[in-house]
Amino acid sequence: MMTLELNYPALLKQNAALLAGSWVAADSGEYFAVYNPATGVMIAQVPRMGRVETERAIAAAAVAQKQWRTLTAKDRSARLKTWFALIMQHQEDLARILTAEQGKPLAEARGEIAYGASFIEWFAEEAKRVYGEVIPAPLGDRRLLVLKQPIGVTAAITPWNFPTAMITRKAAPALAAGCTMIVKPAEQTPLSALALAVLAEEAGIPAGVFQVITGDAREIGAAICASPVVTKLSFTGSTEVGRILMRQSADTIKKLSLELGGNAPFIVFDDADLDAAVEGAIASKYRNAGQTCVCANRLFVQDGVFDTFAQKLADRVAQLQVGDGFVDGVTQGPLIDDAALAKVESHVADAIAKGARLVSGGKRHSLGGTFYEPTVLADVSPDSLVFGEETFGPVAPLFRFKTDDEVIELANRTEFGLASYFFSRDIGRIWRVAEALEYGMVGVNTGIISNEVAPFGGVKQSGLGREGSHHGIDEYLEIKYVAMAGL
Ligand SMILES: NC(=O)C1=CN([C@@H]2O[C@H](COP(=O)(O)OP(=O)(O)OC[C@H]3O[C@@H](n4cnc5c(N)ncnc54)[C@H](OP(=O)(O)O)[C@@H]3O)[C@@H](O)[C@H]2O)C=CC1
Ligand SMILES: O=C(O)CCCC(=O)O
Repeated sequence: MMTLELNYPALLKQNAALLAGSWVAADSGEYFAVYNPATGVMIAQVPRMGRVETERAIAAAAVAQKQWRTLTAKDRSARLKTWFALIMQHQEDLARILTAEQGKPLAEARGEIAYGASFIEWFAEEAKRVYGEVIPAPLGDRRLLVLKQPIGVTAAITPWNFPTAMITRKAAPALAAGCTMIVKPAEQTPLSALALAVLAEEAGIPAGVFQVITGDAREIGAAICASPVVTKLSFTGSTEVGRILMRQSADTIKKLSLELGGNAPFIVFDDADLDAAVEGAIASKYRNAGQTCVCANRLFVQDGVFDTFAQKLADRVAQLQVGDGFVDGVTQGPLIDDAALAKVESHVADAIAKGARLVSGGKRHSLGGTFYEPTVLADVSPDSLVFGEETFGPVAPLFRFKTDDEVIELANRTEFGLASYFFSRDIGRIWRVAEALEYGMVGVNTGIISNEVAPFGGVKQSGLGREGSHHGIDEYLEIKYVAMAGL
């Protein structure tokens, strides 16, 4: 069992989840263990809950929402601001919990806590700006109004790659709008979610407004989807599970936000600043060991600069430090589990079998476990698995291209449409390419695009809806049109 040194040990919740304002075990008394992916050592146990507990949480959320929605926006905003302040006060402990269960380097974990908290601060401010409309009426005795009201009881199902930020990005707009939310975190990373719940309680967020349920994903997901009381579900994770949840939500016509897989193109044109492009590629590709849905998945490099870029990238990749995220100087942690490792290995083997050249890495790291060497592959064929599927690992496959039209066609040749990136210094090309890419987000001369003030989301089969920005709160609001006559 791992001993996690914390300044505030109460943040590490063991054996209990937060339902209806009480920290409780599963009805069955069953638990499951959470492990440190860097060492395989157990950190804690959490309850294995299922359908019955989910139904209880939904009932509590419905009761709580009746009160929560009647608070003034200013009051909800104040409590969210307190939650934000508590998260930042405990940033170091929260980062340590995050690194322990997820594996990312501690510096990245600290960054995720600040990033996650920023959504709470932002939506605390937006809570006060949910404006309606008065529409000029077509008849003189009419007054036409638009009200925006909270959608009601909402739920979130979240992944392991951002155990904190993917929760706050959903819960903050929900609570700001006057909704309640039940969160089901990934089984690998429930401890960060439970720590957020501890601080939500301390911030004065009432019982039933923010609940965290741990346990059986299928049972909990099915109970959420089947419930007519839950009017909105927000999910971040694989496209495959997104499809299941969308199907299961059909019977109750639930409003959905889906943030699913990506297959990000990262294009380096021959007029690019190559050093900036290399730094962008490092940030986008190797962040979180390549385990983000916005990671560059396919790097397209123009013929004239291909070999120089490949060499510069390999030199920079050689500086990455692989290891336990708690060790100073480490920049790449382990992959989340054996299945993730197997996927990375299969993508690399397939690319090489189809003619790719190994520039660096290409195998498991000597540290063992699920550590994998940061890898660069050159002259990868578009027939390779890496072209069609996200690798979710530290592998940069470089594809050679000649013309703008060719690379735009290659970049758009996927059912996904989340993030995309390109590097160029030609203003005409920048506009043309930014407009031609079929993606929800485009980074121009940068590998990092995420922040709380911008709308994050995808087109095509990468999902539905937007998170963050002033658009993010609309996902949790219903529009009500009021027509007044006889005035
Ligand atoms: N868009 C993104 O940010 C992410 C994309 N992915 C992609 O998905 C691949 C697989 O990762 P994986 O962790 O399996 O992602 P999943 O989509 O399986 O997991 C995401 C969340 O969905 C839950 N879940 C899984 N199955 C169901 C279900 N039938 N009903 C309701 N909830 C469910 C999981 O719970 P539990 O953990 O308890 O099973 C978890 O909370 C990755 O390799 C990557 O390509 C993964 C994570 C994030
Ligand atoms: O991988 C994801 O699910 C997206 C989170 C990363 C980000 O917000 O940049």
